[in-house]
Amino acid sequence: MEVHEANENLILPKSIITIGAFDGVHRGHQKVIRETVRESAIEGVQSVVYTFDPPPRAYFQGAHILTSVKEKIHRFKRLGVDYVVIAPFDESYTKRSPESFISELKRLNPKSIRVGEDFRFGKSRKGDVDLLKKHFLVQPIHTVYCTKGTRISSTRIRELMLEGDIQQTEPLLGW
Ligand SMILES: Cc1cc2nc3c(=O)[nH]c(=O)nc-3n(C[C@H](O)[C@H](O)[C@H](O)COP(=O)(O)O)c2cc1C
Ligand SMILES: Nc1ncnc2c1ncn2[C@@H]1O[C@H](COP(=O)(O)OP(=O)(O)OP(=O)(O)O)[C@@H](O)[C@H]1O
Repeated sequence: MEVHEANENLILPKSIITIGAFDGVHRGHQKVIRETVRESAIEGVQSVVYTFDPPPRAYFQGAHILTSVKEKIHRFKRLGVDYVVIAPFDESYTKRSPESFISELKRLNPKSIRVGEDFRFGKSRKGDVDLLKKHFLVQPIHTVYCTKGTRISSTRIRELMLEGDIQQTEPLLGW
């Protein structure tokens, strides 16, 4: 697996990409990444995880970070990912428009992009799956819920940790 910083401007001839903070690499994330890796194997192209450091919620809301970049990279590798692109999430990065981000993705020549149905990107979260679909083939991944019926999310896991309910976080994290 290769790890690149976003500002290295990696170019790939073809790829399948997934995008997100992936803090915790929980069961929802694992499904998104496994689907990306599975599809890339079928298509015979490289799989790419495009991620952010720090996670946007840590940057904007001071959220507690569940997994370090090093740990995330380790988990991506175990899931069989070919390339990881890490964008340093700082003030200038957050000001980039959705269109600027889309131009960057075009360098990776995605055959398809796999994200959750609610994925947002770009300044003030203006970009969504419908905008991505105007430029790429996007195949949204259905939401993964826990047995209690709530959507598995890094936010939910952080809340459970704050409540001291470590036992309940385990089935959501899946590791
Ligand atoms: C270029 C770019 C700019 C962004 N700017 C903002 C922003 O201004 N405000 C915000 O809350 N999130 C911003 N984000 C973060 C997204 O809302 C979102 O958290 C990110 O794309 C990761 O997706 P995920 O939260 O589903 O993992 C930006 C993301 C990108 C790629
Ligand atoms: N439960 C889930 N089911 C399916 N896809 C998911 C799930 N959780 C996250 N994803 C997708 O995984 C990618 C990374 O998501 P992200 O890092 O925002 O996770 P999150 O758990 O929603 O985080 P947070 O709670 O901090 O917003 C995005 O494409 C998102 O749509």
